[in-house]
Amino acid sequence: MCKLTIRVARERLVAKSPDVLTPPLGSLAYLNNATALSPIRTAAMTTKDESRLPHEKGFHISWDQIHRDSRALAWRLDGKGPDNGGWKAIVAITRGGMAPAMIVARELDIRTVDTISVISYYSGGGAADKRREAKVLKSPDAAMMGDGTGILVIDDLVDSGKTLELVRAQYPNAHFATVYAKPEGEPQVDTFITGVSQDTWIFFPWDMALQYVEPYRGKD
Ligand SMILES: O=P(O)(O)OC[C@H]1O[C@H](OP(=O)(O)OP(=O)(O)O)[C@H](O)[C@@H]1O
Ligand SMILES: O=c1[nH]c(=O)c2nc[nH]c2[nH]1
Ligand SMILES: [Mg+2]
Repeated sequence: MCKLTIRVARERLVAKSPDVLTPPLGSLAYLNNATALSPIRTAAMTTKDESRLPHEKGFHISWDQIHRDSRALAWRLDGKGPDNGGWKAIVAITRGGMAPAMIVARELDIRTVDTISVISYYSGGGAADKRREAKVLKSPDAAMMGDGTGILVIDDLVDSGKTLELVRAQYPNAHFATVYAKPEGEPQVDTFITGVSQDTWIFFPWDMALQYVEPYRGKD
């Protein structure tokens, strides 16, 4: 019964996948169901948790996908800087922002690339009291940054928004761009490519490896 439900959902999603995989520029493709978009099942997806369907567990991004989505971000930002459309520099939020920032820098021919190193963690007492906190470990060049005017700050995703909130407080005039965005963090981001539902975990290619998976219908 459960298996049938999942199969029907998969078939419907596969049929939808071309628009979802390549959302038109300017559109938001809210991805509530991501399994059908991914050829890889991670360890997280192979653990038995009968209370959740596989598609609720993660949105798996391949290198090809992050490359295409980062290029789409670059094209969206092209000509939008304050200096006759140009940007002064790119600042990547480490570590996840580094790959998208490199791709955007290459697409837009921006040669000055710096980093801001941010570490985020959970603080607070019991489970109900946990808050996401973020701390800057290393700042970009202060003279270049100023108040952020002309600076493109890039990260892979915004989730709670804590990371961008911290960086934005220091460089209020910078432009904040991410490849993916969850609704809670959207107010912190100026430009993003793909919206992802809040309960979806995004798995990036640098955190994954190809591995064997059992056939969908199980082993003989
Ligand atoms: O909107 P938030 O809730 O702050 O979450 C988004 C941040 O979380 C991840 O980074 P993480 O802190 O895991 O570190 P990493 O980039 O070094 O992997 C991601 O790369 C974003 O920077
Ligand atoms: O790899 C990640 N995927 C996510 O969805 C996420 N949210 C916060 N931090 C994250 N890291
Ligand atoms: Mg990060």
